[in-house]
Amino acid sequence: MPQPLHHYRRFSIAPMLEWTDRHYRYFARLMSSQTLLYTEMVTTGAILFGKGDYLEYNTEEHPLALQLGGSDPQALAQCAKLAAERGYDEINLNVGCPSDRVQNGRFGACLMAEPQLVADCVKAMQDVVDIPVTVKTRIGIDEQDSYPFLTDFIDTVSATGCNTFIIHARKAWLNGLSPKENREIPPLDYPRVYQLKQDFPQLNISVNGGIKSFEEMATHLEQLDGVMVGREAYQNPYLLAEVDQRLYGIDKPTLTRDEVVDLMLPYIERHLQQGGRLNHITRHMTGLYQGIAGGRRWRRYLSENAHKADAGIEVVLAARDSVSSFPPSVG
Ligand SMILES: Cc1cc2nc3c(=O)[nH]c(=O)nc-3n(C[C@H](O)[C@H](O)[C@H](O)COP(=O)(O)O)c2cc1C
Repeated sequence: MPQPLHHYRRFSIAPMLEWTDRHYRYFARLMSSQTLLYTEMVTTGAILFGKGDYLEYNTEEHPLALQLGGSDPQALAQCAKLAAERGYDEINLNVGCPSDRVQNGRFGACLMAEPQLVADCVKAMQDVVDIPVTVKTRIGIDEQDSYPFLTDFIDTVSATGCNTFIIHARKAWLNGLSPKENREIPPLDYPRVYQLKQDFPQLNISVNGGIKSFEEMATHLEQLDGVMVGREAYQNPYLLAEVDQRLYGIDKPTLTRDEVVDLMLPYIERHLQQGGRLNHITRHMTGLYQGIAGGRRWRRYLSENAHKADAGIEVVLAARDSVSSFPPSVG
């Protein structure tokens, strides 16, 4: 990682459960060397008491942040220490996820109502690691959606020395909306995030929520330090092939979609040799040809064939061939 971590915050990919696993992150990293990647949220319970290795990643993924879910300062500190020892570049605390499961465990967005507890959690982690501890949050929860509510939260948490916040620019309704609805229904309020940066100019602030195009990113970056993109980076991953050039000013050729597939093949082969299933990886690649003629054939071929027990890289190559096969499909 030749630059300080803040350099890479200009563009980050949001933590997304089931989506931003290590296979997706490897795939994303092939297209962009600069993007800051986030893991899926991992709970302290999973790390401390779970059976698998929840901190596993590929070394190619750096710079890489681990997102933790939890609200017990000691458990979070223990996990942060383990993660730092494993080489993660940042620990991020989830104060934005509204799911019921998460509320019962008292973490995620409901913690916005307890800024001192969040500060205690951040402090406990900072005390045991040298890497940055950051917070991803919303602009409010339920009826607590005033600007002073948000600034009180930021004031209290930043008093620990935490200087990096990622703000999903909509509030969360903790009851009544599903997590999916909570990513769509509460309106986006970007000016509120801009205001926050003006009032806390010393903090590094990234905005998240609903960002799709480079034009939108450029507008946000006029006011803020970074943009975090979630669904668009997953559903239309080829956008990542231009991030280094357009957002970091790096002069390099843009990979073609076919080249991205080529670069994935050795990784896929390794995974298969280790007994892994093809679709564990290809499920993250189905959006690669989105928006071009034949893109649907790629998606369909993979979803019909990659789950089969003996599916190998020939499936990926055939799916790629189908993109350019004739007669041209409508898309
Ligand atoms: C499938 C999925 C899983 C998500 N999981 C997490 C998570 O683990 N932690 C988190 O902080 N946010 C999670 N989110 C929310 C995203 O990080 C992001 O805040 C949200 O999708 C808004 O950004 P976008 O409009 O660019 O997608 C998830 C979103 C999706 C679509």
